Amino acid sequence: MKAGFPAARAGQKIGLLGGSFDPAHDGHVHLTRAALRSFGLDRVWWLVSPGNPLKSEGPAPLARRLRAAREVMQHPRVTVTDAEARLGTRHTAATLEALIRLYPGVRFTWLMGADNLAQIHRWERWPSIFAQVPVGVIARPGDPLWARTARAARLMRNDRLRRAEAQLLGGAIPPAWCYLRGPQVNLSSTDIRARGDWVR
Ligand SMILES: Nc1ncnc2c1ncn2[C@@H]1O[C@H](COP(=O)(O)OP(=O)(O)OP(=O)(O)O)[C@@H](O)[C@H]1O
Ligand SMILES: O=C(O)c1ccc[n+]([C@@H]2O[C@H](COP(=O)([O-])O)[C@@H](O)[C@H]2O)c1
Repeated sequence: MKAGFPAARAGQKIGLLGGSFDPAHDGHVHLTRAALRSFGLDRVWWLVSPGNPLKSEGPAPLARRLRAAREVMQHPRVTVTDAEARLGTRHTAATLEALIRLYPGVRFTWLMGADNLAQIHRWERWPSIFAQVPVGVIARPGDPLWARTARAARLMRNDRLRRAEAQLLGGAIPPAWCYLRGPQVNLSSTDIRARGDWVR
């Protein structure tokens, strides 16, 4: 494996949680634990983003966000990585292409909160994301209709796994996605910054 990239074996099922993590919080931890429990994954990698291409304001320096994320997320099956900065990609479709090339035989699943399902149709080449990997979505406080009204959810409705099939997601052939409701954690980086607990 290239220096600086996490190790993985062919056949492993790895969930990818991309995010600004500006800063990381227990909502991210909650999503990660729920995904490990529910989607048939061996591991989760947190992809700490160099910067969300849709956010106009830049985040805190990457090294600081990585450090804070590693403090918040301590779990033997989770790795926090700056792989996206190393790959030189910012758009998820391109990141997935690069990771799939770099890790032949590894089964990646894209993970996100329900707020991002509602927006993903604005991401660059978003259908390519669903074509490349399964997608696991975890509920988040906010609009309870996110999953039903999201444009991507409507367009991809035939590829949605039912709750009872969630454990199959990590090994599914794309396109396949699954939305899990359940206990939710009402935390966001925006709120933490607004309280002054994290200054960029
Ligand atoms: N409380 C939460 N519950 C479920 N998913 C979450 C939660 N917080 C963040 N996520 C998900 O984690 C991923 C990374 O989120 P991000 O780092 O942008 O955190 P955020 O709290 O949404 O930040 P911001 O408020 O700055 O937009 C996204 O897919 C987001 O939907
Ligand atoms: O590919 C895109 O166009 C795109 C647009 C917006 C967000 N993303 C990715 O979505 C993930 C969540 O972003 P954020 O800022 O909400 O944490 C992160 O990995 C971003 O790179 C990707």
